[in-house]
Amino acid sequence: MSDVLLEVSALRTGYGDLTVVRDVSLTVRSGEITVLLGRNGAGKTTTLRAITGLNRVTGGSVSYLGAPLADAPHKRVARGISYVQEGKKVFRELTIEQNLILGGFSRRLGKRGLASSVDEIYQLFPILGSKRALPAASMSGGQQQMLAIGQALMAKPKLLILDEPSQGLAPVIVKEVMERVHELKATGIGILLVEQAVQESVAIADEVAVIEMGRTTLAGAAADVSLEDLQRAYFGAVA
Ligand SMILES: Nc1ncnc2c1ncn2[C@@H]1O[C@H](COP(=O)(O)OP(=O)(O)OP(=O)(O)O)[C@@H](O)[C@H]1O
Repeated sequence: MSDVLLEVSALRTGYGDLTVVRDVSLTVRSGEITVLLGRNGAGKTTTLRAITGLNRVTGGSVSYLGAPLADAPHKRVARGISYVQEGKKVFRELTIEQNLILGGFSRRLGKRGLASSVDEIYQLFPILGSKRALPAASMSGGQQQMLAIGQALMAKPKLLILDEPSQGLAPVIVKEVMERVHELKATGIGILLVEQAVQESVAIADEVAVIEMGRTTLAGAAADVSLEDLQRAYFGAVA
């Protein structure tokens, strides 16, 4: 089994005095995808915000590479945690290539290093290479989502966190985005994917976690999770 990158255990977090996540546990391993599912308002984004340091952990633990995470958010990026937030917008007036270069900013690369990193992204997402000189606004929603992911990959993450990359996309495009995310496994990074597209995301997952009202109601290997298990975790007991 691959190395554990991220271990969230009995996490408690929220906004100020308001606790919205009470008991969430999940694991992400290198070269694997963990999908975090749950209904609207279940606490998925809040969980991601605690992992990335945007919300305070008030109970439980978040460990990365075997040690508790305590760095400021920007230092977590430097340590290999990249986060593509929900509804993440790219810089629409800038070209695709300019958007990618901005994503590499935290690595302080020289011109050559930047160029070779950008080329790596073009190999992963050829559509971005073929449109490199065009403004990001000229691309479709699915392509802009791939650009947002490409931008995050420019920071050379070990752990890539994606919050609902399929949001607002047509079903056929959702499938394509999921295929591209699946292909990223081959690079060896671990991916934590929050999704509403249950079937499409579970199809590419190694691990699945479901949260309901701030608590994990199901966690385990995707291969062992049935549709009935998912329904039970989402909605309580099924008839
Ligand atoms: N800034 C905030 N201040 C106070 N409460 C918040 C804030 N952001 C979210 N919440 C509340 O926290 C709870 C969990 O929200 P969260 O965004 O984590 O859910 P989610 O599972 O990601 O849902 P969605 O799929 O709709 O994005 C909700 O009840 C929400 O209203």
